[in-house]
Amino acid sequence: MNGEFLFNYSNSMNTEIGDFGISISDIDNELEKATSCIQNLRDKEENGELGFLDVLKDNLDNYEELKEYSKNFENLLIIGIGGSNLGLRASESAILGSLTSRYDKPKIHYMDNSDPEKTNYILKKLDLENTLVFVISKSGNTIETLANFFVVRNLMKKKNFNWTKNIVSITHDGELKKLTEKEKYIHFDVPKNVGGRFSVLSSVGLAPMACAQINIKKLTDGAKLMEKSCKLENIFKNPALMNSFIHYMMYNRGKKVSVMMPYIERLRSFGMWYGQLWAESLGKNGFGQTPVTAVGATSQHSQLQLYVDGPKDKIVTFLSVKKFKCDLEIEYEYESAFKGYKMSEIINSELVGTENSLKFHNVPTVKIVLDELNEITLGKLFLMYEMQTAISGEIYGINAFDQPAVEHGKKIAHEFLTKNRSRGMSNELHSKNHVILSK
Ligand SMILES: O=P(O)(O)OC[C@H]1O[C@](O)(CO)[C@@H](O)[C@@H]1O
Repeated sequence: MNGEFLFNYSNSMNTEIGDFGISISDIDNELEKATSCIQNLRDKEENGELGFLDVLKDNLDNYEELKEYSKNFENLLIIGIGGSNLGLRASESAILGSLTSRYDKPKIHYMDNSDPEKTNYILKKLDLENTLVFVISKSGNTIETLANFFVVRNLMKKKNFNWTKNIVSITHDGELKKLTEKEKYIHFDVPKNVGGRFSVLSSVGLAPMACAQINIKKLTDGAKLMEKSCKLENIFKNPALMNSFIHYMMYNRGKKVSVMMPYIERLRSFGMWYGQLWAESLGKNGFGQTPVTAVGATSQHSQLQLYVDGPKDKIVTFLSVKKFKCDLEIEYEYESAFKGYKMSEIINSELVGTENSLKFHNVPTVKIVLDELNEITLGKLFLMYEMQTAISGEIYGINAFDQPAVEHGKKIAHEFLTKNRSRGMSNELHSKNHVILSK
């Protein structure tokens, strides 16, 4: 079913990159710890703490009616931020961001940021009567999401149509849950034990994906196949376990930055999803590996100099495919070094070049090669990284499922907003500690 998935970690081993690489005996020394991580996660799953695995048992028929209903609309508008946005976005660009014209309808628009210009720009393009609005927030209280939604809701209310029928609310709690019940929107719950960044395979991702014509059955089938491998105690057979230990051992060797560098444009947004997962789950108690997103070959022409010859603080992950959905041959009437090659050969050779150059400069890399990028392999990728993150939480002894430090800034912003309402926000923003350079 074109779902082959190869994980290659040889360029993180000392046989390839010299002394600071990982040796087989380094891995052997971690075997006991690896086994206990898997056992701890098994206990957590039994205690209902791993909601991102529980959702794989959900009945996908729940989304059929909505999928049919959505065919009445030209547009999907997705209002949500962080985990309530990034997984869907990664899926849309991975599956639909293809070069085919298979999916002309519906058009998908995203409102995540609370930037008035961006919201206004999207609103100008949309006929709201012809738009199915997804408002997605697990907490139901996220300020950016509510702000965007209230603007949209108000505009809909002013038009003379049955506007509440255009709203799908995906939430568990808070203001949004109350409003959902009051105004009787179509509603899907977000299970309490599924955090935003782990929610792509729950209603948060699957409901809008089904409407966007993404094959959610294949996506979850891919995830289920990967789940089996990622529960194995044998580190050499479990890619999530191996990758989490490689990143842990490299962190202890000073690799404080994890670069995600797909060599396929359709996975560019996947890097953003991974960025939230890795940063928000593991950035705690002074620990944390900073995720950086790049894309090959484009970033070779902006970032690669630093990766190769800058501080030796990075581990790079490559994602690539054996088969692109289409290919183009380079025809040229004059002599040229790359005449007659296909574009896929060029991008894949560039990957070989980057990989080997990094190896030569003792920069560790790992590589995941997909047979092709489709729903099955995407589902595998999502699940592997979710498991890798959960395992890493076990390795470091931290809770990978909360984000207390993010809440702190939200509280200050809320206080600032309410305190300054009467005084005029812009005066406060431009006062005391700001220097006006020119007028
Ligand atoms: O789905 P919600 O509750 O609106 O949260 C959105 C995002 O905000 C955070 O809570 C904090 O940034 C993320 O963990 C989450 O994905």
